[in-house]
Amino acid sequence: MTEADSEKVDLRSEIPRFKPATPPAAFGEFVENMRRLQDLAVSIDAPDEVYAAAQEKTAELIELLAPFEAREGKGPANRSMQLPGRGSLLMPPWKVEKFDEESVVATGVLRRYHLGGGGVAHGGVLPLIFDDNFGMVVYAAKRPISRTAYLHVNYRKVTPLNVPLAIEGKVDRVDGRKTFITARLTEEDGTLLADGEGLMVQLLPGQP
Ligand SMILES: CCCCCCCCCCCCCCCC(=O)SCCNC(=O)CCNC(=O)[C@H](O)C(C)(C)COP(=O)(O)OP(=O)(O)OC[C@H]1O[C@@H](n2cnc3c(N)ncnc32)[C@H](O)[C@@H]1OP(=O)(O)O
Repeated sequence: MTEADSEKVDLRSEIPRFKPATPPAAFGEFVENMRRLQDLAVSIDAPDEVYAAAQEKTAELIELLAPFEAREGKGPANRSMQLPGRGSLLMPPWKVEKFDEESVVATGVLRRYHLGGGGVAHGGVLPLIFDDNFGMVVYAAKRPISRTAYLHVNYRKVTPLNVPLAIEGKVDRVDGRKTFITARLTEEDGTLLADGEGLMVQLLPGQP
């Protein structure tokens, strides 16, 4: 493998080596534009010539960006703690409001991209939010690097789009390598939408 190759995509986990990034100035707005594009891609009803024009522009964008594809942990996406969703398009654009040993709180809205059906959030988006919170709780509580062994979500009410939401997660108990975490997803007025419990298991040396 050449030195250039080592900068390319590498699917090995970066969790044990998580290093926050300071993103280039234009990165945050670029990510927000990409989020807007995601919202539009799942919601527009346009004539064929509009899709054809959009296809040409997206092909240009791909040509611009593809030469800079880098391995995990190198680019600013997913590591920019100051940006919504850490600058990762996979994550809903939520901001971390509290990150300490007591709990981790993140707030934000779900948007059109996260629609399931009937005007409310897709149920699959919620475990993503809980899992990410659990991962941060493990870090914030200074527990060893761990992976999710199980994750249980109770859907108490449908989760609305474009409404301020908050998730708060905390360590419930510790048993050797096991960290049990609980979290609650609420609306601004405290209305409970979902609660969850997860088991994070400390990785042993050599475990990916
Ligand atoms: C400034 C800094 C900011 C930092 C800011 C950080 C930001 C960064 C945020 C990142 C946020 C993303 C966080 C995502 C975290 C994932 O989502 S990780 C991806 C999803 N998870 C996976 O892929 C895990 C796949 N599974 C595995 O790798 C392995 O099964 C595990 C979980 C490591 C456990 O395997 P193992 O080491 O062989 O464990 P094993 O010896 O079988 O079990 C250990 C104990 O756990 C129990 N256990 C294991 N699995 C289970 C289960 N499913 N149910 C019940 N008990 C279980 C066992 O019974 C055993 O209990 P004891 O006998 O000790 O009492």
